[in-house]
Order: sequence, then structure tokens, then C-alpha cells
Amino acid sequence: MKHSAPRYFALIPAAGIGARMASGSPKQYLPIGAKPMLRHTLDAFLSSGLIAHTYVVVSARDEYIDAIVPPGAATVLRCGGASRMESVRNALRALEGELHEHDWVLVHDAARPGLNAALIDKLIATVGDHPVGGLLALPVVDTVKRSGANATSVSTVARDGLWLAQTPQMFRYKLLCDALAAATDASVITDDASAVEALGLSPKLVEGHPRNLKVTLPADIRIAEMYLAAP
Ligand SMILES: Nc1ccn([C@@H]2O[C@H](COP(=O)(O)OP(=O)(O)OP(=O)(O)O)[C@@H](O)[C@H]2O)c(=O)n1
Ligand SMILES: C[C@](O)(CO)[C@H](O)COP(=O)(O)O
Repeated sequence: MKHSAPRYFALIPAAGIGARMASGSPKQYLPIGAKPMLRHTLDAFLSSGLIAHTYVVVSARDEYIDAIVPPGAATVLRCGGASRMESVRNALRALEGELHEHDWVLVHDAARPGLNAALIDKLIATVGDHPVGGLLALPVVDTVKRSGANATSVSTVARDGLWLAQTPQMFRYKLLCDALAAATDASVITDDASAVEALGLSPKLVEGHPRNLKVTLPADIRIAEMYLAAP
């Protein structure tokens, strides 16, 4: 059977409220250098020659997005949910009929503005036609402690084989839909790969980069600015 060329689509969950940032507005719109965080993230996909189209999922009440996305640069889906998992699931449902079951979907946090075309292209090239899919991640380099009562360290977790998941996390459209349809607990399914793992499948780990950090706490803003200031 003739296989058509693979198609790659980006899906950016941007419907969070940034509670841990405590900035008074959704953190994905905070300035990082000269641009809002989400614009950096969007521009990374626009600069990759491999992404056919980008979708941004925001809350139905979002008041900022229209000033961020240039006309035609991406499609805004106003179907954000109460959790990242629900936002991604709602967006995938909204794309039914638009994406084909074998299309690749790269789900990437709006809160990771340090992504660049090189990392996107590395993920796509390394995953190739892997039967499951894959994600950017970083091997753990610090010693990992498990805490007990009163913030005490009760044990050390062997770090061999431990990775910190980043995004994009890329899966074929139907597999990701099926995985998220089966997912129930947003406190356990905190990334797309965990929903796929819950089906008994093993996505490929592809080494990412510290520049692709998730901007979560106020101190992360300066780190992101440092990486985004470099050429
Ligand atoms: N209901 C939600 C929650 C999160 N996200 C998105 O998922 C990504 C990663 O989530 P996180 O860093 O936790 O963002 P927030 O949920 O906004 O942060 P917090 O948990 O501090 O509120 C972000 O781009 C965020 O906008 C989303 O689309 N829908
Ligand atoms: C998807 C993710 O960025 C992978 O590390 C992470 O799980 C998001 O967690 P958050 O609590 O929604 O920020």
C-alpha cells in the first residue's frame, strides 16, 4: 500500500491560569524579552519547515489570544478544560474530521517558550515512524530524594533511568485520542505520554535541552529570558 508523506501538526495547550506564577494574569501571556511567552512558543513551530499547521487551545473566556496570533498563523480553539489533560482532549475532539488518524500531533506547552526548530526537527527525525511516538526529555542529573513528614528526606531514589519529561510529545492522532479518551485522573495523567503508557505502550525518549524548561515559577522567567536572548 502506498504510504503518503507523514503530516505533522502542533497543538499548544494554553488554557492554564498560571497559579504558581502568581502574576495576576495567565503566565503564557507574560513578556519574555520583547514578546509574550506564547508568541515565542508559536514562533518556534512557525520556524520549523516540518509543521503543517499549528493549533492553540485556550479557555473560552480568553481575552488575550487574538492580539498574539497573527492572522492565519495558527488556529485558535476556544475549548480549554479544567486540566491540561482535558484541554488537550477537548482540542483533539475539535479536530475530528480535520486530522487523519495517522497524522502526527506534537503537543507542546505554551509555557515552554525556549523550544526551537532544531529541537522540533530532532524529535521528529528521531521518532521517525516509531509505532508509538515519543517525547523530549532530560536525564536526571541531580540526586533525587523522597520526602517524609516535616520536609525530611526519608530515602534516595536511584536516578538511573529517570528522565524529566519535556514537550513536544508526539503521537499519531488516533492513538492520542484513544489514550486520552481512556484517561480518567488528571492528577496522574499529567502529560500526554502517561496516557499512552497507561495503554501499555512505551513512547521513545529523545534528549531535549535545558532551554526548553517549563516556565512555572517567577524565577523561571529570567532563565527563559537568558536562553531566548541568545541567538
Ligand atoms: N487547564 C489547563 C491547564 C494547563 N494548560 C496548559 O498546560 C501547560 C502546562 O501547564 P502548567 O505549566 O501547569 O500551566 P498552568 O496550569 O497555567 O500553571 P499552574 O499549574 O501554576 O496554574 C501550560 O501551557 C498551560 O497553559 C492548559 O492548556 N489547560
Ligand atoms: C507536560 C509536562 O510539561 C511534562 O513535564 C508537565 O507534566 C506539565 O505539568 P503541569 O503541572 O501541567 O505544568
